[in-house]
Amino acid sequence: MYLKICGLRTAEHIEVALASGADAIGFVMNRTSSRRVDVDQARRLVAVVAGRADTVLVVNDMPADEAARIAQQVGIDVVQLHGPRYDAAAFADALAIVPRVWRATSLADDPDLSVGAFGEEVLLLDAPKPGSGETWDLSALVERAPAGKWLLAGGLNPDNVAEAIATAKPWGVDVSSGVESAPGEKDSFRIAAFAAAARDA
Ligand SMILES: O=C(O)c1ccccc1N[C@@H]1O[C@H](COP(=O)(O)O)[C@@H](O)[C@H]1O
Repeated sequence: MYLKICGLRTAEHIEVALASGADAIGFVMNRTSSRRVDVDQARRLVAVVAGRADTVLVVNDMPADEAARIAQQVGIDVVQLHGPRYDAAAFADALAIVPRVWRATSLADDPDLSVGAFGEEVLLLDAPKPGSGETWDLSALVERAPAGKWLLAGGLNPDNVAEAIATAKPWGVDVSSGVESAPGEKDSFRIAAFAAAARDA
């Protein structure tokens, strides 16, 4: 089970996530997010990860080529383009600059669940409100889960991740709100508990 912990803003929490077995560390640059980091913070945090996991730049409100250029400058491995504003042309723009782009969408926004439809390496299925911690109905995935590399996200937490994995059978999981004590405040114990629950599922 591939594990992404998203919205990290401190070296301490990155170390906890890595020690817990995280495969990817996400940095959010969405302007309105409580987890937002700027370019300089992202550069410092990427240095903390130091190649021990994939680093992912999450954006939903900046042009795809701008996000890709930032990722390139900062040394982030993956650009996660989040939401319906990013069409096939936007993915092509990003892929012209960086080799690894992930497509994050929701069932409400985008019924195309084929991984790679826009050239993405990984498809991420999220709740309609990204980063909100709100759960969504996974039962639709029982019949039509994507094949291949896809991540389940949206409202996951240490208490529900095992059941979510059993229902949706994703390639990996992604969490942000569910490992926080308050919006934007990561919690080391919840990170470790989430990782253990996902691993044991
Ligand atoms: O975390 C955010 O603030 C955010 C903002 C804009 C787009 C995506 C965002 N986060 C993504 O949301 C899911 C996690 O959601 P949850 O908080 O666990 O319910 C994950 O894909 C993040 O990359």
